[in-house]
Amino acid sequence: MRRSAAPSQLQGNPFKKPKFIPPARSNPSPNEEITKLNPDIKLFEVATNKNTFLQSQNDPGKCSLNLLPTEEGAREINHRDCFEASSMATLDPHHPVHSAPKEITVSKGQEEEPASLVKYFSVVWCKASKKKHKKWEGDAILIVKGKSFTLKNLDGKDIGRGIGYKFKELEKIEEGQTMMIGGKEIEVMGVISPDDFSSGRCFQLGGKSPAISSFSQTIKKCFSNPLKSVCKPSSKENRQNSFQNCKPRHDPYAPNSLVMLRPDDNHQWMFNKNCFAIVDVVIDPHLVRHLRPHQKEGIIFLYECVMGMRVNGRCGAILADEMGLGKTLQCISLIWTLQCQGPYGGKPVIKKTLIVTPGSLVNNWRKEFQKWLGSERIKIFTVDQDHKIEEFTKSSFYSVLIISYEMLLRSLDQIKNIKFDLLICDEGHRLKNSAIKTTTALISLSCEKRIILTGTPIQNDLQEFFALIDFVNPGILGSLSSYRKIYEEPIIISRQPSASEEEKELGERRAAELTCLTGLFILRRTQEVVNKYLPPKIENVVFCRPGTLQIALYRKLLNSQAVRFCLQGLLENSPHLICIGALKKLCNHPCLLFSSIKEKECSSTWDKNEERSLYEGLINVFPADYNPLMFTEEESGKLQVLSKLLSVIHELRPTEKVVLVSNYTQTLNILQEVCKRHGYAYTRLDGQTPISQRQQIVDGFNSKYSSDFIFLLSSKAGGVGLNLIGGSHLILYDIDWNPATDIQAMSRVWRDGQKHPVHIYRLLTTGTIEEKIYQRQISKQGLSGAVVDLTKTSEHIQFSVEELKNLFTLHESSRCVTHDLLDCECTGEKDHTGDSLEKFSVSRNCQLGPHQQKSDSLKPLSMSQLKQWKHFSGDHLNLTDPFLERIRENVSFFFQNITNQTTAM
Ligand SMILES: Nc1ncnc2c1ncn2[C@@H]1O[C@H](COP(=O)(O)OP(=O)(O)OP(=O)(O)O)[C@@H](O)[C@H]1O
Ligand SMILES: [Mg+2]
Repeated sequence: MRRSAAPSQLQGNPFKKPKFIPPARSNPSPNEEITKLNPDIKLFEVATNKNTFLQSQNDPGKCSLNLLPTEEGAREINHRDCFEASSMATLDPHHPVHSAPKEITVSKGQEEEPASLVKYFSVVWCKASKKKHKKWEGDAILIVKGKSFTLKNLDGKDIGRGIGYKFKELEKIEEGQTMMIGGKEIEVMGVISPDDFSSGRCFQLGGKSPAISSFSQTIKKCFSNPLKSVCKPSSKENRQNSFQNCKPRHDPYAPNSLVMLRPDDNHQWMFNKNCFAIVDVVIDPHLVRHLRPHQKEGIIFLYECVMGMRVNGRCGAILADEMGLGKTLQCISLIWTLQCQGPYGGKPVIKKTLIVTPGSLVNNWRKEFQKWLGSERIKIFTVDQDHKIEEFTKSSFYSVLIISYEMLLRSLDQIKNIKFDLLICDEGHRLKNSAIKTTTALISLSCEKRIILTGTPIQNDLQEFFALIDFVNPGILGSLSSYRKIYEEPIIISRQPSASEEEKELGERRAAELTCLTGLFILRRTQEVVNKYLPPKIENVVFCRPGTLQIALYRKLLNSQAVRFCLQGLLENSPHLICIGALKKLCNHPCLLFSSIKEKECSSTWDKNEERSLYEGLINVFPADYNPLMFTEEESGKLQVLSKLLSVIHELRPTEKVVLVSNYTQTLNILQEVCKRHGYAYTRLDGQTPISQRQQIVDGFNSKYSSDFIFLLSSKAGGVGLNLIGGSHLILYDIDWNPATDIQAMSRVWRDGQKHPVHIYRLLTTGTIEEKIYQRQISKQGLSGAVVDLTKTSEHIQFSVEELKNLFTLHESSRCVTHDLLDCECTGEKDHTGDSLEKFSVSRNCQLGPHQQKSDSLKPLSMSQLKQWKHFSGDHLNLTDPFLERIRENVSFFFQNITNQTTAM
């Protein structure tokens, strides 16, 4: 029988051989190695490994698949392999004797079945036939449980099942045996440990996953070529020789120098065919002196990823640090290093880099390059209306091209003709959908060193997770269909309440394995790493009393036919969204509602429109001579609070500035009008602001010479990635269903470079839909699923009639419905902080499970956390905060939390 057809037969089935778990990185870190040479020198501060991925890579038991064996490791395997293989052949009395296949007979039920015994085998299979020369059709996993068996292919799909087999025969299955089972002929290649099955590793080792296949190839290479061609420059003697030949660009022995890991023997074997001397790659000290410890760690990580030192033959990375941690600086340091240096003979690793970023950040990237490297060291080309890509193509002067995603699509053909060695996708979360044009365009670029930068957690949705992983390291998780079978399905099943213990265990193991596999090239640090460099942050949730006109209109809206029909489930076409929209407008200001009604009345579809049943009679609630242009602050509770807040900030902190955020252009118009009325200088950035002007507006505001007091920002239009550190007060005027939008906006000011304590005010109208949206943000319902995602809007939210009833209720007598829901015993008369957190379970928003749980400041606040905040009613007598003191008259309740508290406020 020919056996060469099955993939495992082509590469050697690891399960047939004694299993080898390659030692994880045994390569000494340059730190260790160089410190050994001179123990007095502390070269760089590698941060203590707080990251699970860093821990896992040091623990071969945790993740054993991804790294190349070192020379010693390889030798050890070779030796052990030969020894064990030969001992098996000669000494093992159970060593299989090949015999003709026999069909296992179906039992008649007379044998006892021990239910708990499950065995796993790696097998090759083919359809049953009488032909002499058979060809194995594929690898498979045979799972035998009592009298039944399942045969799964390496994509995790069931390809055979049987029940009622003679237990004794199934029990006797052993390596080398061939047999007929469920109409298929199989040969048992080896036994799989339950651990390898539950982790999913056996599917990869079968030979399908490219990551692993290249791994096994490497092992084979190591066996057949015991590193003959590898130069040995990492020995002390050789290193000294190589230094004579080729010196590192910066002194690796200088104090505080940041030195990259030297390539190990396998890396050299693969990438240093010419046997160049090994040269230390040292980060430019000019940059190092600015770097925070987490940034140094990040640069080491990025370097190792793109050099293919972490995962064999894979050069992708995802840097998912929370917002504001300086992902830009880490990338700039990497580009500058790779462009000037390399470990082999000092030869630069890259020539050209492509940075793709949202349009509003193109100039920010240019500025950051200039800020950290000046304008002489590196030549940057940014594509815009005046600077066409042809200029970059024609000139060899520039090494970095910065382009927006939109422009990339337009100039894809030209870009494809340029050889880029490094691709960086900023705010790369948008590539989570592999079907969209941007993703397919970027995938089509041949560059294999790919980095995704994102501030958003990426494990919330397992399919999106796959898309991002597959973009940076194509094929590493196999095909989408096998990924689904092996990881996604078991993980999702295990999270369902009905999951059996077995399913739960399997799901957890698969999740752990997936984390381990991908954790080698994903790095995420939370805001906490920079908190200590930042000034205090005082966050306030302010519940504003609605104005009289607002209450009257709110009641009328809730009594409208449209709302009643919604609650009876009688209307089609999601009219609840129109009702919600009207209530939200009313909360911002009644004049917005007035304008909407007038506009709709004039439209030709008014008669057929559902809005008619919502707005009917509403206009009569407004004063007869109501003019929306002459709106007053008293008509809106929030606007009154805002106006007082601006005035007290202006008075008490005349040199500080305010970022004022709304999600609606019309609301921004009102806020702009308020600025004008009070004579506050302002600047504005919304969806209509041309991309070319955005950075200029941001720079103007951040400049200490600017006279602007207020930055009006539409968070959805331009919030992502902006640095607005010129402002130290941020007011969120309205609330979005998606907590991510609000969190994004809030992160604009409390970030590196901020000099003043930061005050954040979230304004909510008491008892209204705004409180309900807030509650949804912080409740389990809001937290579950992938909420921290800017693409999720209210249209994606499904409401039950019960939920709609709750949404469409006005709580007129409560000072704070949210506080009522917290089950807190205080009456709001005094400062109060709630019970300990343990009483409440904090929701998980990561599909990969609890081992992924880290404190994540991007996670929306939970109810239990909110209860921990200081809270008090507006009537509370001794308010120590002078800003809150000024607005208390219009406020029914406050929640306040201070991070990094010092004495100064
Ligand atoms: N080591 C540092 N020292 C001082 N300022 C720094 C340092 N690192 C970064 N910054 C500044 O911090 C700000 C935030 O950095 P950056 O824009 O790179 O954050 P980010 O991680 O990309 O965040 P986002 O996810 O919001 O885009 C920038 O103004 C940057 O210049
Ligand atoms: Mg950024």
